[in-house]
Amino acid sequence: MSRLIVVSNRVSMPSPDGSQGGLAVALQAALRESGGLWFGWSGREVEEFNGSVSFEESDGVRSAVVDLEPQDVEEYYNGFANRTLWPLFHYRIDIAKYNRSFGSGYERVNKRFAEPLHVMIEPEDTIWINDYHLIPMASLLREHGIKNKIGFFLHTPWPPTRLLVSLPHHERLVRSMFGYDVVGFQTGEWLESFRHYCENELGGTIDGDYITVDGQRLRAVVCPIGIDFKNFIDSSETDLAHQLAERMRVSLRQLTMIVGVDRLDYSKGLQERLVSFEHLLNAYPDLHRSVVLVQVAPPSRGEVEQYRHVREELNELAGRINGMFAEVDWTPIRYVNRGYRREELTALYRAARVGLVTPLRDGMNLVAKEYIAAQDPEDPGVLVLSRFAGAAAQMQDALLVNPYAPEEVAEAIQTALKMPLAERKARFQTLREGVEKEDVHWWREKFVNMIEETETIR
Ligand SMILES: O=P(O)(O)OC[C@H]1O[C@H](O[C@H]2O[C@H](CO)[C@@H](O)[C@H](O)[C@H]2O)[C@H](O)[C@@H](O)[C@@H]1O
Ligand SMILES: O=c1ccn([C@@H]2O[C@H](COP(=O)(O)OP(=O)(O)O)[C@@H](O)[C@H]2O)c(=O)[nH]1
Repeated sequence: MSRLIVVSNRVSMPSPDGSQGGLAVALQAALRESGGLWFGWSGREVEEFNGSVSFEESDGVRSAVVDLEPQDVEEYYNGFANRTLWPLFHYRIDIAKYNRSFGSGYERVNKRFAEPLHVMIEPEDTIWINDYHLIPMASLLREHGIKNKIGFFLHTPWPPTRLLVSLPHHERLVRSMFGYDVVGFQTGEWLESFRHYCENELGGTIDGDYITVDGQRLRAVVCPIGIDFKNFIDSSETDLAHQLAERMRVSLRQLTMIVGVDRLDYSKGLQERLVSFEHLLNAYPDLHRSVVLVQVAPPSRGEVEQYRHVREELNELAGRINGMFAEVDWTPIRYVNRGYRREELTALYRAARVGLVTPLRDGMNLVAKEYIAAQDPEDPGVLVLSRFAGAAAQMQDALLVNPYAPEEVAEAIQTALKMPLAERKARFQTLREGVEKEDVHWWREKFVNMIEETETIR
């Protein structure tokens, strides 16, 4: 087996509160198993970039990281990645911002990564680039003479062509992807959009998995990410998990819990979710003093204004709904603005009769899979899942909802709350089999095999 070099913007450094994004959790698990090297940003800012690479080893994973300057972080991460591409890739062209400095910062940082990276690559290495922060990486490595197989996996959705064309220089960005041998997407829907763009905007031709544009060919595939199922189950057996389970048991008493766990991001549909819960309380007064929504929402990307707005709106909304329905001995929404460790999340998920996962658009959504993995097989909860999450393609036995329709979501929650044990078990069984089988190791093996077996024409 050749050495694997994984590249992503963020190299997993657990945050002080112990929480981590889904991508970091998944790649860490993949690398722990295969050895190899993880390359990316250290997460640190330095006044002047001196080109040095720091090597670290943590939890069985070797990493090589570089620092960035404040201007890099502003233009590349907060700018082009999270003000331009993230909203666009989540179909939100209404809030996508572009200015030239973002584009040039994005190119500069990609070059900064490519410089030390190309020197580390040995002829037999397989290279795996991740996500929208690093789209041009393969073409930059090719400019340095790298001939190795290179795969790219996009963790977010790929937008429909009619939205993507609103991005200045969209052609240049997508053409740069033809430096890859394999490009992977979470679902068939995103893959279809990519193929459509290549055919219609770049004059590409399609032959099976292969897309050719101006003599350059790549293989475009679907390969949905999973969770580290076994490790997740093990986390539920730790002291931390047992302690929180006990705290929840005491604090819930007779209350039935509904849980949401999301980075505080407008794509997660948090405002719509709280409004749906408000509809539920209006429609079913008998639920007053008997249900509680626990919404965990650790702040994310706080330098970007849309993220600050969504935080303000949620504070306001949670306060208004609680103010309207609360009683001296009952608060309907427990809105928590901090992150929890995975061990603790297992306890929260298991304590909840309903897992509420209602993003407006999401590449995958690993929380949906974690919720299922954490359930008690003898008395499982019910997953209410947005049809617009990538996870919906694999999790058809969840109660699928349109997150923009609060009445529909409220009805689905009510159905979940009332669902007989036999139906809960039947749905859970199928969902759990899928989550266990198509886990993060399955995902890594499948994607790396595809990179390695794909015939290159370089
Ligand atoms: O690194 P951040 O800016 O703090 O953001 C965290 C990650 O968010 C996004 O996650 C995506 O990947 C998940 C795993 O494939 C997927 O389940 C989810 O639907 C996506 O939104 C982002 O794409 C990552 O690059 C970030 O690290
Ligand atoms: O307080 C928190 C909230 C979230 N997460 C983890 O963050 C990941 C979120 O991944 P997902 O794919 O759902 O969405 P993303 O944040 O990557 O868009 C999941 O593994 C969660 O367990 C966490 O560790 N602590």
